[in-house]
Amino acid sequence: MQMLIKNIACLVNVREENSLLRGKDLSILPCIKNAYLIVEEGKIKGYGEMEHLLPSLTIHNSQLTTIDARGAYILPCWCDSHTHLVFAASREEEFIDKIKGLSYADIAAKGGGILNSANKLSSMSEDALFDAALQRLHEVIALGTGAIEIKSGYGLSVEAELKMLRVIQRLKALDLIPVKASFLGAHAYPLEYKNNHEGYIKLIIDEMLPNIAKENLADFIDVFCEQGFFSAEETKRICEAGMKYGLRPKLHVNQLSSIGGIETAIEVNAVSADHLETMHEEDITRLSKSATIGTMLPTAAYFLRMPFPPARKLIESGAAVALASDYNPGSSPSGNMNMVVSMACIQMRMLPEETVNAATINGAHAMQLQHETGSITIGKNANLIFTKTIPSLAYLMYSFGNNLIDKVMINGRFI
Ligand SMILES: N=CN[C@@H](CCC(=O)O)C(=O)O
Ligand SMILES: [Zn+2]
Repeated sequence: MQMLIKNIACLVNVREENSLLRGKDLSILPCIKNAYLIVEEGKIKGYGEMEHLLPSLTIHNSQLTTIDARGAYILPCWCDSHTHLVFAASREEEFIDKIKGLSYADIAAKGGGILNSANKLSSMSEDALFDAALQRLHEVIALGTGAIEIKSGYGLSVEAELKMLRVIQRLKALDLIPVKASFLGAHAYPLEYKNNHEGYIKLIIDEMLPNIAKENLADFIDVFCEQGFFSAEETKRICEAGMKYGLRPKLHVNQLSSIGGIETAIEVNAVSADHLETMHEEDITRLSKSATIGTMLPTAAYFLRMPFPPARKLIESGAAVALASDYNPGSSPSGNMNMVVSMACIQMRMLPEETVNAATINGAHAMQLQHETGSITIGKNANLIFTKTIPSLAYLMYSFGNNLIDKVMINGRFI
């Protein structure tokens, strides 16, 4: 079955190849104005300018469904490469604590934060977790997310980490959108290992990882490399153990402090180094010269009232950057990528074109999904955002918080 989508005001991010974008290239967003798009079996089959649409395609073709986009912009769906979508409960009590002046580190020190989420998750059944996560997944798809990475890390025991990863595997198996799983056992030290860090690292390496590998539950390994959490050396050891099972690192670094996370990410050839709120000049230079993608999470910086990542400096030094939501109950209780791109323009001075590239093709790279999704490219999945009538691409980011999505198409079908 073929579908012709005609009268597209602007077809955004049309590419013949899938290169990772860095530096100046991030501002180049190839678009076709007044375009058509052909979708077949859920995949992009062709595109072009309306004036070049061959009449032979439409005449006497009973297999063809025609959709009039009526002047909508069409973008590839957002590729959200950093989320903690599986969690047991919200944490608005900590939100109030933060309003009253406690910091993220203060809350963690008094047993809140990640340990609070782990506590809530331990008593929740796999089915209940799955149902809650599936609802969130449907919600973010309706907001235009067409591929997603999801982390474990609120388990912090063999049993609970496996439970989280099995939930992610079940979400993946539904085939709604591409899903990648990251094992984040090293998210925090559980209370019983407070004075025995070595014991917890051993548990990760000797028990969690072999079980995860046996059931093929993860694609990436993640570590929260941060003061009071995992040191750069510990991060390296855990990554190397994961790499033995074929898991490539994707790391939390430089959120609250700069303790060697960037060097470690580069050393272990991490797909991405994520957060980057606290970056020294040498961190920026190192990351920019490396193959590791710098993934920035503006809604987390906003929610925690932290400095935003130095997007301009990174881009101007030639870095490959991505944008993601960090959807989680503690630092970004929103998976709305439309808000992420707006905030990146408003607070991080990224150009609208740069934010689209960072949140689509580069986000796909940050999940190693660049051959499947992230641009309007023949053979990629037809996961598409149809906008309401907008005067320009920049209007999407400018008109922050307003819902400018008319429809979302996943694998060639409107949801
Ligand atoms: N910073 C570490 N992990 C999450 C937050 C986890 C939480 O607070 O529950 C993040 O990416 O922001
Ligand atoms: Zn995170």
